[in-house]
Amino acid sequence: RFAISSDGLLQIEESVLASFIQKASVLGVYDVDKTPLGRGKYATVCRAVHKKTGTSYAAKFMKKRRRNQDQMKEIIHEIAVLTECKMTNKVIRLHEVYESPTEVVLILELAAGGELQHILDGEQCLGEDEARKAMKQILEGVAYLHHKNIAHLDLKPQNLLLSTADCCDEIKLCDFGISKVLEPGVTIREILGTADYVAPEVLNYEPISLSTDIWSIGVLTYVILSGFSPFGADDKQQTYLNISKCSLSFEAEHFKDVSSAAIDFIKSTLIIDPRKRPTVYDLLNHPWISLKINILPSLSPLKPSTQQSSKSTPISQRKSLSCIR
Ligand SMILES: Cc1cnc(Nc2ccc(CC#N)cc2)nc1Nc1cc(C2CC2)[nH]n1
Repeated sequence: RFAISSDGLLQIEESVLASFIQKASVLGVYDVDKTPLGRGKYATVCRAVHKKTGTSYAAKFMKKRRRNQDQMKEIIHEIAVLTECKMTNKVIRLHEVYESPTEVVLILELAAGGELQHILDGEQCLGEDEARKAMKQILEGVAYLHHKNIAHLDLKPQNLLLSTADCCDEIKLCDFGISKVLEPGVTIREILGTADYVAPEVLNYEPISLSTDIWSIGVLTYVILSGFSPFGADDKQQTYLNISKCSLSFEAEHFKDVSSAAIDFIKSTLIIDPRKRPTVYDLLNHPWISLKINILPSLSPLKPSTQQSSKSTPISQRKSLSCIR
């Protein structure tokens, strides 16, 4: 549907783009909160209430020019990626687009629960059941992107939003500001992403791929299960060194309640050679994620002869022992 530029950005024809953009001014249609919800690198996000319907959204204000450079290509790319992802509920939905002389405003679905990072602040981590439930949804969202050859390239707890505070029942991906469409045969190398989550190939300025997201998924899983960052250090240079050496350890005190299946899941993704990492589909089939727990086979008195096939209780329906350990 959209053309792809040589640097992996989706392009929308001017006339088609014009059909996306509302004529009115965003402030005429929405009441926008003064205090922002958060700031991306080059955007400010505020809660915005539609005046007529009272429905709440998140308004993302994006400068058309940053450091005296035109950003319309990047903004159009983000609109196009969000449009490509409108059929999945694992990605924050784009509702409308407004334009002023200096800004483009994306009216996005509001995830009232805020960032997953918020739960992790103060060294909290998720119990293993909550972590598995969260990771399964994140993998489903990333699988949707990878199926379209879109690499997110900035997967981290700040870009994972919860519909309800302190609850991992509904998690959505957001912020496609540095995502790329990776066409077969087209090589893209760009230094991007957030220090703790960035893959070795990015640091070595080698080609990036969908596997670059798999590395970040491994770091993310380590963080939400332990509350600690696997390669984190006091300064970025040391963090980068830890990443390129893949110096990885699972300290007993941080992982004492974590299953070996979960640790195997993490280890399988944190591999230096991107070609040796599993795909997102492999990860969805990993025993830790697709865990079929055989509750003790219930001996049904009605059928003394045959062992009732113990239906495994879907994770999502099992009461999690504790949302926050
Ligand atoms: C309650 C809330 C609290 N904090 C943030 N922080 C945040 C996270 C990522 C980005 C980076 C981006 N994009 C900007 C702000 N977003 C919230 N809800 C959102 C935020 C959104 C859309 C994604 C903006 N919907 N619901």
